[in-house]
Amino acid sequence: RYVPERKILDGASFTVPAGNSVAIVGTSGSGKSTILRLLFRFFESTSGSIRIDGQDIRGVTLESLRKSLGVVPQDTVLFNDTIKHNIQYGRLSATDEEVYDAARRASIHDTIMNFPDKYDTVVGERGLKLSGGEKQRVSIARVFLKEPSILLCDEATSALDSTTEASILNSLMSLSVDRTSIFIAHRLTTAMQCDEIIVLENGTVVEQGPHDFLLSKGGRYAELWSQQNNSEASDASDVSLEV
Ligand SMILES: Nc1ncnc2c1ncn2[C@@H]1O[C@H](COP(=O)(O)OP(=O)(O)OP(=O)(O)O)[C@@H](O)[C@H]1O
Repeated sequence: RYVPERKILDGASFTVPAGNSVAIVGTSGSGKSTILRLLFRFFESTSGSIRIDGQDIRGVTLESLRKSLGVVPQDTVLFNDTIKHNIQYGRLSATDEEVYDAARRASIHDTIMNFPDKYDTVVGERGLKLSGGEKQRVSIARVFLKEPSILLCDEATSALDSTTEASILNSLMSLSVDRTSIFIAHRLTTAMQCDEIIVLENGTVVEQGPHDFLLSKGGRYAELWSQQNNSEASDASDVSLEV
């Protein structure tokens, strides 16, 4: 709880096997981001615990905890510096070649090579000169450089065109290979690619399992799935009306 009088997470308990990917889904305010904040120790839990390899995260230094975590946040923080430096921030000791390689793996290298100043392009205040999709790729490239054993991804809610979205999802999935990964998934197309999905409601895990299993169960996840598909279908019909 953030304040004593209001419970946010309530008996939520789950395990992510090493190397697996898990998606946390649920309606707005269900407590998804709170789980990430607790993992990162932005806040200490008031009860219960989080263990990595059996070790309570309160028992390790913040430095060592955060060294093992790589984060792709909803909003990437960029410095008004060159794009090269912004990627290199993932691991300051990285060589130029390593930065280019990370950028390739995040599918942003070719875009950068088309900028007039290439890797020396200054991104502007808060990355103003980059699109939303490009900023997300910068944070993916940073995590490729950092090579953490655990990946945390708070999927951006901002709308991207479907080609960019698919390509970013592709990069994220390659980032999660052989890494314990937790996705806060706003798009169920992301969730469906994970080994397991956790459905959170009012701070409690109400369903857990792989996509096909949860769909066939016909419960809360199946409901969220059909809602999202319906809203996408109606978005598409809106577009065709405008045309
Ligand atoms: N710093 C805070 N102080 C007090 N309450 C907070 C704080 N941060 C979040 N909350 C409350 O905790 C609840 C869960 O928030 P959380 O951000 O974890 O939800 P979420 O599931 O990630 O939602 P969304 O999908 O909208 O991002 C919300 O009702 C929110 O108002």
